[in-house]
Amino acid sequence: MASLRVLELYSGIGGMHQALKESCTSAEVVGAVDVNTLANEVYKHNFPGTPLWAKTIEGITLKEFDRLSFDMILMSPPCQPFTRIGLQGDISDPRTKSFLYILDILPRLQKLPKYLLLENVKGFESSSARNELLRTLEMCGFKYQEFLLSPTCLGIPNSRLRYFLIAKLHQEPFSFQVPGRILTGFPDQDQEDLFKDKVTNKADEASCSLSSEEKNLDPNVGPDCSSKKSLPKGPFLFKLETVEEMERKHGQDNDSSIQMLKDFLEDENEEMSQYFLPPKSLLRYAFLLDIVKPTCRRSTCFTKGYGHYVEGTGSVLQTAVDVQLESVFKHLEELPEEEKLMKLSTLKLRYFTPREIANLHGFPLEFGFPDKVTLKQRYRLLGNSLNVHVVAKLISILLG
Ligand SMILES: C[S@@+](CC[C@H](N)C(=O)[O-])C[C@H]1O[C@@H](n2cnc3c(N)ncnc32)[C@H](O)[C@@H]1O
Repeated sequence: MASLRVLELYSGIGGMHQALKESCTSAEVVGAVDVNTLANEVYKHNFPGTPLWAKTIEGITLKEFDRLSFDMILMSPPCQPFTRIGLQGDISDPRTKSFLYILDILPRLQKLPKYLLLENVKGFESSSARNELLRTLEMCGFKYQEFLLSPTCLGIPNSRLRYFLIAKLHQEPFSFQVPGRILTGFPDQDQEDLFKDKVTNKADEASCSLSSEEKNLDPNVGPDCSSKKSLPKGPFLFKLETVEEMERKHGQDNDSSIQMLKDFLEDENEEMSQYFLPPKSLLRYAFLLDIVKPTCRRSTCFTKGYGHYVEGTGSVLQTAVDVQLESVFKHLEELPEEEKLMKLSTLKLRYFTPREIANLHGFPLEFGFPDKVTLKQRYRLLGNSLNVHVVAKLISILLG
């Protein structure tokens, strides 16, 4: 097969490009487009041979798109208009303009692409933008399937529930295609369950090992980056956690189909001191932290505010593994500040490093950042990116 010509829109640091590489598809990214200067520098650092258009998508003309003569579009449009924590501007949000522009351009291209893959946050599936996308795809003759997937489906100890759509032009439907349904597992995972699910239409708990947290699609407690952190109901055990939450975490940590976090961690060394939580954060946010140990098989979604904002932006790592979390938090709130801090410090809590987050997101070791990109910027760019392994698998399924 001739090499596919791929257009990567909203390319960021190149998560889609990395996934394409991982899928071992014979393909070439003939154009990547993003307006973010810093993201573009990281992209160039890692994919120096790819033509990168540092401009807005809506600034690219139909003629210019036609000249690229691409066979495939990979794209992650901005998610803020669809996040449940945002104002949900949907198609009235100015940030959706470029996406609507793509939908307008698509049917007018000289040659339609054969394949399309889109990634977005959970919430996109109930937006008008998604309805517009489906309408355009149907009008152009695409067959498509939608998914809600998290890296936990692939045994990766990180929750990052995302909406995906794969589409192909003028071909037989996908063998696993379920009209009107969003799949919550990969097609090769537990087909029986998928089928049962299809027949009974018992929503959202299909095949793969989504954590129970992820199966719970209540908008306030979902694990995706867009979720609002609401206080749990019921009596707290310690650390504002209920029996139910503790049991859920325990269950996740005992699920041997998921790898342990330690497989994704860097060796502890002197440089790690910069990642330790400062006293102010410890005192202020200790009760809201999601604390994990290297032997845990879970972590919450790392968002762009990680390392900067504490609440709900991603798990932190307890490096003093022998210290009992329960004993540290017992009666903690009754102690004077100094003692409180002393007790909390025994846990040796630190942020995951950008490299560790990149590992959890499936970026290979050779993927890097130019030296001048600060720590805060690295967290921000990684928080905006995607899980490479999940997308690589979807590309293989799409082309399979
Ligand atoms: C969700 S991030 C995509 C991240 C990317 N997949 C990655 O792996 O890093 C969305 C990206 O869209 C870019 N963007 C937003 N609006 C844009 C527009 N109108 N034209 C071009 N790029 C845009 C942002 O700069 C951001 O990098």
